[in-house]
Amino acid sequence: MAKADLILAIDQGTTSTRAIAFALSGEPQASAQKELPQIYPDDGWVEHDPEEIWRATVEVTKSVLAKVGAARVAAIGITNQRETAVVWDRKSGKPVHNAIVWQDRRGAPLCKKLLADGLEPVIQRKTGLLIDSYFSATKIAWILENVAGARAAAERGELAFGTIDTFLLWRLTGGRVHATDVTNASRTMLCDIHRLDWDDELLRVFGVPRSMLPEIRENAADFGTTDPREIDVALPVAGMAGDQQAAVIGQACFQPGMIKSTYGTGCFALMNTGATPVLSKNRLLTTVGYKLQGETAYAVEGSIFIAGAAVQWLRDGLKLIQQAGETERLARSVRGTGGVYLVPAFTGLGAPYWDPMARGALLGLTRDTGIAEIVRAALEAVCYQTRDLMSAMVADTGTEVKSLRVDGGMVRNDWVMQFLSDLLAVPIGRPVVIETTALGAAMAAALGVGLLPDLKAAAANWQQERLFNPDMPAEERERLYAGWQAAIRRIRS
Ligand SMILES: Nc1ncnc2c1ncn2[C@@H]1O[C@H](COP(=O)(O)OP(=O)(O)O)[C@@H](O)[C@H]1O
Ligand SMILES: O=P(O)(O)OC[C@H](O)CO
Repeated sequence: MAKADLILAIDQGTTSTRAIAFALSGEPQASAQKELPQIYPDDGWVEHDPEEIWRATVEVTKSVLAKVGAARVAAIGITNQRETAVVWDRKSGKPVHNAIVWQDRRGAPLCKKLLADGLEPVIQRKTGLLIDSYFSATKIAWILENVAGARAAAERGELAFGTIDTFLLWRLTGGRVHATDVTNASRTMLCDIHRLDWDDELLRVFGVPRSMLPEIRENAADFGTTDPREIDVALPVAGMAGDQQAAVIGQACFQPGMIKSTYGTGCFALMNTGATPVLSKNRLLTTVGYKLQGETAYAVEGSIFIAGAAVQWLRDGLKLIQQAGETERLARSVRGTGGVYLVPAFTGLGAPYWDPMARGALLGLTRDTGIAEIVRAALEAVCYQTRDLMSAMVADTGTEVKSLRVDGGMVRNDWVMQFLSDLLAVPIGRPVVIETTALGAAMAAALGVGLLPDLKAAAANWQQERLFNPDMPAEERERLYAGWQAAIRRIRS
């Protein structure tokens, strides 16, 4: 029989569902991917069909198992879009409503009320989060209030809640395991991140019965075994983490002060702050980075809603380009934007501004402004926003940023990487594997089944593909950034 030397990671993201089989060295061996349709039922509402997510997960998982041979797979790791909420009937396993996605703003009126009631300090102290409809709690509350019979069924203990990790685990194990991990739990706004347990006061505030909630486990743990009726094979699920925290693991940011920044549709930067949570004074989030082998590491996180999505807008909205990759040549074709700034606040501004009413703007246009300048301004905006986050992180932690490890689809763009390094005045390390989210889930699962002995062994797998070093005079850097700050002031609501 073949040796079980691979780990299969399921990466259920906002726009796609992927499965990737990794060798213990961290090298991807096979993968499969399926796009996920987005459902927009109303202004500011975003949903996913949980059955569609499930079908896609089964399809990509089976496809990768067939490619590598199921006997070679030792364990499964799950990573997922965070905060997105699913509520289902425990008996039938059927969701009572579509999944309400992290981007969905329907919880905003409840958030407004909680803010008016002065609850932000206690919520921030317990959960590390700021009151915003981004997190799961208001989404669960909405389902219980608006789906006929849901509240009563929940009170009778008949309904279960889960973020996508939990929903997939429930289905994969044939309804036997209802569990989540510390990182996903930390994004619900119901979890006390100091005790790593659900908090009764918050459950009362949001009207969520404790019986709905999954058990919280470490990132590398026994999450049960898959039911062969679901994916044709019984395999241990041994790792689980929300996608941004999985990237922290995949980037081996195991030391305090280390930062990873992921550039996909949005951008999420996390700095490891070690065993003690640092409560932000600069409107960053405090979150669980990971809990592995009994050790908890906390992180401060900055979330930018639009990064690669600005490039998609250039392509699909403005039709200035045909492919994302063209932006690199266009940005290089001009010496600068000529004072043009694009602020892509299409759905408001995320960290550190948290201004949901702000909207985007293209500023500083002249007769010389052409497509290249606008494209370059869109790429620069991602870097300026990263600098906003880094400044807030330094102010919160007192830790100087020494370097940044990057991943996500946008980091293929060498021009962006160089500009980022220039603007932050720090080296930017791009790893060989830029699918670090899936890699992190695989590493957690490998630790979970003992194929990797410890974090040191996991960290040894991280390999740098290229280092971008700063190469811009300080005066130019500060002049460009001051222009960005002025642009931000112009668009604040
Ligand atoms: N060469 C490139 N230059 C700039 N942006 C890019 C490039 N390649 C991909 N992107 C952007 O990266 C994003 C895709 O990254 P990915 O990590 O797959 O996103 P997600 O997981 O959020 O769906 C898209 O928004 C795309 O526009
Ligand atoms: O699915 P992604 O990669 O866009 O990530 C979504 C984040 O987890 C939301 O917090």
